[in-house]
Amino acid sequence: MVNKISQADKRREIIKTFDSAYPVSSEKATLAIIGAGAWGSALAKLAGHNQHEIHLWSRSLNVNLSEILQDVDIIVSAISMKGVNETAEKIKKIGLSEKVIIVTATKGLDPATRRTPSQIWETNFPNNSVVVLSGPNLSKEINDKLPAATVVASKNKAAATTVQNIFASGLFRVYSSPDPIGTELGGTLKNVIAIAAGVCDGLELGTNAKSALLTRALTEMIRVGNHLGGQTETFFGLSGLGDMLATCSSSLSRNYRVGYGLAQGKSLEKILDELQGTAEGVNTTNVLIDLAYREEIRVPISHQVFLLLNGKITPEEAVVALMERDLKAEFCD
Ligand SMILES: NC(=O)C1=CN([C@@H]2O[C@H](COP(=O)(O)OP(=O)(O)OC[C@H]3O[C@@H](n4cnc5c(N)ncnc54)[C@H](O)[C@@H]3O)[C@@H](O)[C@H]2O)C=CC1
Ligand SMILES: O=C(CO)COP(=O)(O)O
Repeated sequence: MVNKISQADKRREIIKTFDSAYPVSSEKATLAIIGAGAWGSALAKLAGHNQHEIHLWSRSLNVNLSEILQDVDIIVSAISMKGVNETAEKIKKIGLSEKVIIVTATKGLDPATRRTPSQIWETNFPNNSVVVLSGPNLSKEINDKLPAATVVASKNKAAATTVQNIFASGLFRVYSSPDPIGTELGGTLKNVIAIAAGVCDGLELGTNAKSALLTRALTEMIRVGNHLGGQTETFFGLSGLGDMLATCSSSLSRNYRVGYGLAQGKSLEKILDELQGTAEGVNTTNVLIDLAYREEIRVPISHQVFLLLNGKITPEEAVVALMERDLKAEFCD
């Protein structure tokens, strides 16, 4: 009898291989992971896989923050945007050695100041190295031990290399970059586009429409990113195009599910109620449109997402508005 290997068996074999994947570096560090939601927990697993000492902290865990910060080498912040300011200030009050590297994995923009998370950490800790970690990293797939890649970016090359070695394994391939702001904005801006992609799929507009949407969205992300200091090539990398492809094509993405739900006629309130975890794209859209208005940056797709999220238009009207814009050259300023 032919011994048939099922797809499920094959998948289990692959997962076993990655599960025993080696850490890239034998150096061990002590990490405080701040935020024990979906992403913080997945990052704790990745660092735990490489046998680092991990202290997980969140508002709801009964853990003393100042105690765990005593002897850490690295802080990894994986809290939602709405908690970043408050948490950075809390840690500032506790006090932090200048040797500690701060890694930020949040994808969002602060409504009050329109700053990125890394800018908030840098303002509070001007003498510490800040590293942005961002890429196509849906936490459910990471938890399922499927292979993934990410980017760590910092103005301080040595700090980026340290963080690269801490997280890298055969399970998680980590690239470094000298462009923290571009890396961070790729992950942040694509959340707005993931909402639009969810609408596109929810309305069953087809493959041509989705391809046009994502390609034009990348141009829009680069326009905003360049304006805010990010480098164009970063947006063609894992943290830009890579994360856009992941989030805009997977129902694992909360932002995609927001758009999909809106296309099905659900209210935003109901969608967010049903959604487990944070869909940062909702807040990011509002902050981005405020920023784009003040600084005169053209963001036609994000603008339609803004109108839709704020109940000013229907999903169908958003599509018509995008299709009926003035004709122009594909590449212009
Ligand atoms: N889940 C994912 O696949 C990925 C998420 N991210 C980003 O990571 C961030 C967190 O996402 P998730 O873990 O998925 O969200 P989540 O909703 O599962 O967890 C959010 C965490 O932030 C904490 N938090 C919220 N407000 C706070 C406050 N005021 N003070 C202190 N802590 C507060 C919560 O207690 C919780 O630990 C978001 O910016 C998200 O865009 C990035 C990559 C992947
Ligand atoms: O950023 C993510 C994957 O890289 C997670 O996307 P969502 O926040 O839309 O779930």
